[in-house]
Amino acid sequence: MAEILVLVDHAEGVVRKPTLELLTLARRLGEPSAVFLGPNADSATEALGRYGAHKVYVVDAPEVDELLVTPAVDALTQIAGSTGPAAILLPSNPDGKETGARVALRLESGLITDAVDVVAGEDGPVTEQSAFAATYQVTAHVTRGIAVITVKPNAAAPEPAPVTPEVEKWDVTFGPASAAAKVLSRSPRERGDRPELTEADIVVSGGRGVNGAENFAVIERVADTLGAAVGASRAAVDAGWYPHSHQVGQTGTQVSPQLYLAAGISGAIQHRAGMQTSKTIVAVNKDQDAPIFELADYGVVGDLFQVLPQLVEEIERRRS
Ligand SMILES: Cc1cc2nc3c(=O)[nH]c(=O)nc-3n(C[C@H](O)[C@H](O)[C@H](O)COP(=O)(O)OP(=O)(O)OC[C@H]3O[C@@H](n4cnc5c(N)ncnc54)[C@H](O)[C@@H]3O)c2cc1C
Repeated sequence: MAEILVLVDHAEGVVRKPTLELLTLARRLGEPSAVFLGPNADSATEALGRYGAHKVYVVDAPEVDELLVTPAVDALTQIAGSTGPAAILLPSNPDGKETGARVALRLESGLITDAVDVVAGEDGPVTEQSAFAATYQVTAHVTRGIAVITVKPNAAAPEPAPVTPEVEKWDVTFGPASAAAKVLSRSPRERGDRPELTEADIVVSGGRGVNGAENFAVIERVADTLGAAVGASRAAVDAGWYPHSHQVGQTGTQVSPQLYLAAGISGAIQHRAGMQTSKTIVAVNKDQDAPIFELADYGVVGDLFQVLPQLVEEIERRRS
C-alpha cells in the first residue's frame, strides 16, 4: 500500500487535533507514516498509532528547536526522497503552508493548499478547496511528482484505527541555508480554558453589533455553553473590544469549524475569507439584508442581546 507522510503538529509531544485529522484522511489514500520532529516522541507515538500511523519517523535534533521551518523541510524532503510516498499531508497553518511550499519546490512536485477534503482518486489524491467567499468549490489533483497537500483543521473528524507503529529514528542533514535564521526565544501565548481558535469544533464570533468590550461577555457566555472558541470581526478588535489574536478573516485567523456562529457581523468579504469553509454557519443579525445571511445555513433576524441569552437558556434547559 502506498505510503502517505503526515507532518506531526505537536506541543512538547502532545499531538494536536489537526494531526489526528490528517492521519484519518491519510488512511483514505494509503498507509500513514507520521514524521515527528523534536524530543518527546515517546509520548506522541501512542496517540499517532491510535489514529493509524504504521510508522513514526523521529527526527530529534537541536536544530528543530533552534531554527524556523527549515528542519521540517529538510526532514520531509530527505524522508520522501528515500521512501517515495504517494503524498505528503501537512496542517494548513502558516508553518505548514510554508513548509509544504518549500518541500514541493525541492521535490519538483505540485502543491495544493487549504484543502477542506481529500479523497483517493484514479491519479492520486483529489482535493476540495473553497474559493471566493465559498462561491466556488474547486476540485483539484497534483499532476507532477509527490502530491504535497496542506489541509485545513476540521476537514475530517478524527477516527481511531489503532496500530502499533514502528519507530524509525532519522539522521537528517541540515543544509547551510537552513541556519540562515535562528530562533532566540519562544514564549507560549497566554490562553484560557477555551479551545484554540483554529482547532475548535465550534467558534462563536462577535462583531461591531456587540457594541463594546464589556458586551463580549454575551458572546463568551454562548461560547462557554457550547465549549467553543471566541472569534471577532476586525471592526470589533480594531475598536479594542477583543484581542487581535481572536480576529477571524483575511488578515486574521482562518477557521473551519463544524459550527460557526456570527453575531452582529455583517459578513464583509474579508471576514468571509476566514470562515467560509465552516461546515455549518449560523448568523444572528438585526438587519435582514446583511450579506452574512447569503452565506449562512441558518439565520436569525433579531437583536443579539435578546437572541443569544435565549439560546443559552434553551441549551441549558435541554441539557438539564
Ligand atoms: C485589507 C482589509 C482586510 C480586512 N481583514 C478583515 C478580517 O480579517 N476580518 C474582518 O472581520 N474584517 C476584515 N476587514 C474589515 C471588513 O471589510 C469589515 O469592515 C469588517 O469585517 C466589518 O466588521 P463587522 O461585520 O463586525 O461590522 P459591520 O460591517 O459594521 O457590521 C455590524 C453588523 O452588526 C449588526 N448589528 C448591529 N447591532 C446589532 C444587534 N444588537 N444585534 C444583531 N446585529 C446587530 C448590523 O446590522 C451589521 O450587519 C478587512 C478590511 C480590509 C480593507
